[in-house]
Amino acid sequence: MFVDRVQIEVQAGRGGDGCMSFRREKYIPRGGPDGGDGGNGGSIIIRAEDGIDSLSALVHKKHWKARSGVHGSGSNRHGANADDLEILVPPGTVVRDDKHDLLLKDLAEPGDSVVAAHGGKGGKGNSRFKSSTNQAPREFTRGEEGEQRLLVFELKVIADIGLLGKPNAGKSTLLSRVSRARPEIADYPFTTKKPNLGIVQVDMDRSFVMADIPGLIEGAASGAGLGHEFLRHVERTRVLIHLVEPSPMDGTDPIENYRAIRQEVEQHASDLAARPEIIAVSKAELPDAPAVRDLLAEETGKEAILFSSVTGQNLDKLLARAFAVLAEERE
Ligand SMILES: Nc1nc2c(ncn2[C@@H]2O[C@H](COP(=O)(O)OP(=O)(O)OP(=O)(O)O)[C@@H](O)[C@H]2O)c(=O)[nH]1
Ligand SMILES: [Mg+2]
Repeated sequence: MFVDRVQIEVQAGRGGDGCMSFRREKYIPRGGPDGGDGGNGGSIIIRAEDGIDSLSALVHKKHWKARSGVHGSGSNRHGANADDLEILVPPGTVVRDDKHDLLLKDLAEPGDSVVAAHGGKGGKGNSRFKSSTNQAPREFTRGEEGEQRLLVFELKVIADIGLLGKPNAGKSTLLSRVSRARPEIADYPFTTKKPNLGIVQVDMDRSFVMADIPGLIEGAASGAGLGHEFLRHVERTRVLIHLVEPSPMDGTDPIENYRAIRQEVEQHASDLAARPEIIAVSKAELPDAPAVRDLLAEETGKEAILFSSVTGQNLDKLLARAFAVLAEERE
């Protein structure tokens, strides 16, 4: 199961209480104050670690609680601080506070971490309240509560090549044709709801990871059709292949469709629009396909590659181009 969004509740540890105590010494009738401070509660830390590749381990544990600090005690003994609790996630995980819709951190690289909930501070023992006017304070403070948060982890797919396009453009079919991935394929829109990854072997020593991403529609950048969710996967790809279907079943114009998707990409995130894009017209054996290719080339000033996942036409060319652009990007 590919899990890319998980919600959990975290509770940092409470601080230990300060202690109220007096030293029992014969020659000081009431003794001196000697209550120690409490230890700090453990914090909750989220850390990205290499080798962890999905959030599925978190699906079964929804509540995480760090330990409390130890209470202070007599003879000025400081209570021990509790250990922090670490939750490990894959690199590429975005951590948000769900209640306040707040971005805590984008843990893009292995080793990146964030304190998601701070442990409570330990309380003060009564020895801290001693003053010139009060030599035997009975005052002390309790440990603070640890922070509590509702977190959402979202994993962005990391792939070399991302397939971009309207629903039904033929993205999943392409991925299944050039890799061993077996995404669902059907002649209706929004067949793909989760990204699928496949390894494409161009030849003996050239390969890359391709991501089939759910289809985008107009308004995606403002959330339509789960647009935010889908666009966030595209963000983590280095090169885009923009698939344009030559004769959409819904009667829409292919060039308009191309423009609409570009517009969504541009509205979503500034650097996404600057990502290299290979323009490809799918379903090459359909009668309108060559004309659509020419119109797209005219529209964009770039070559549009006409290919078919059914007949295999120009698949080699598309993959070779993808690899070449990728190699340039990697430099
Ligand atoms: N004639 C022809 N049909 C194709 C080709 N590639 C895909 N199709 C058909 O187009 C339809 C949609 O294909 P998918 O691969 O599911 O399209 P998608 O872009 O993944 O669609 P969503 O997941 O809904 O976004 C299916 O009926 C495919 O069989 C092609 O090269 N030629
Ligand atoms: Mg699909």
